[in-house]
Amino acid sequence: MRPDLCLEYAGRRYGLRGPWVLRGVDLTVAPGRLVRVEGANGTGKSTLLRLLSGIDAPSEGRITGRPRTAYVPERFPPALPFTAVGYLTHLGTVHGLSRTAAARAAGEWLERLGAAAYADTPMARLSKGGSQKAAVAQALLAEPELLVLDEAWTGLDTGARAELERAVAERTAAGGSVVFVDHDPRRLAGLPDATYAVRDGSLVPCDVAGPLPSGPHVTVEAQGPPDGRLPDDVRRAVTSAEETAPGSYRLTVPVPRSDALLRALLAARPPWHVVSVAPRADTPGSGR
Ligand SMILES: Nc1ncnc2c1ncn2[C@@H]1O[C@H](COP(=O)(O)OP(=O)(O)OP(=O)(O)O)[C@@H](O)[C@H]1O
Repeated sequence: MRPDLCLEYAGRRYGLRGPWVLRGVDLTVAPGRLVRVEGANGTGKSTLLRLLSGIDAPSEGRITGRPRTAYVPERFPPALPFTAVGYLTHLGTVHGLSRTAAARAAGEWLERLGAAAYADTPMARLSKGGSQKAAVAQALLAEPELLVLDEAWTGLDTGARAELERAVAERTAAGGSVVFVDHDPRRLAGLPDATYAVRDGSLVPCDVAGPLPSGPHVTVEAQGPPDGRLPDDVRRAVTSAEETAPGSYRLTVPVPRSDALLRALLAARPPWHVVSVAPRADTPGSGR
């Protein structure tokens, strides 16, 4: 079976001394999963999708389990020296289809997206919407194991938007994974298996099921690298995190989550040192 695609402590900055756009991002995308990524403008959503799609590499951390991937970028280069069908056929062969199969798939996707009429139009002369349909078709025609969509619905007409939603459902039903960013919060509403927000360089889950457990808590003192950020899965598990010195944190976690927290600290790259674990002062029976 195809392995999960995993980002492990992935970080990206542009230029050797540029600010970190993303840092310490841990993310697993399993086959068949639909994942939504949200975030304000400029927070790093496209940066994350470029890492997921494999067209960019992390500045630190690593990515494992690369599936056969197709990507609809936020900005599609329109001035390509092909007709729409010629371009798609060429891309299909790049994705491993025979020329005949690629031409057939190109025609089918142009038809489905309502673009058959401009199959023979040079790419450079396509309208913005027509160009976006070509961008979507190139990603769908070889039935990728991972489909990465960066604002792919933008510029499409109503029919093509619905067709892309259907295509997403078809991919996940066939065991493919889909990761998408879209500015419309209603896009595929209720369908994603997971939703994350990019915030302050981290990836934060938006759909943690239910409130944090109440009841007894423990306090964990942990020490990471001096410029270390708390790993995302640690941030996810805790009720509060207080930085007491550079790289030193006092973490409060409900008892049922404490094992997961300790595992996450020890599995972090580089690993964090667990200095102490104690019942929280106000936890009954703590004697403090
Ligand atoms: N190739 C690049 N070179 C330098 N800086 C870049 C590059 N690509 C992105 N950035 C910077 O990284 C930050 C995140 O950009 P990114 O496009 O990933 O954000 P985004 O959340 O997708 O934004 P938007 O919602 O506006 O599309 C921005 O500050 C941007 O200027």
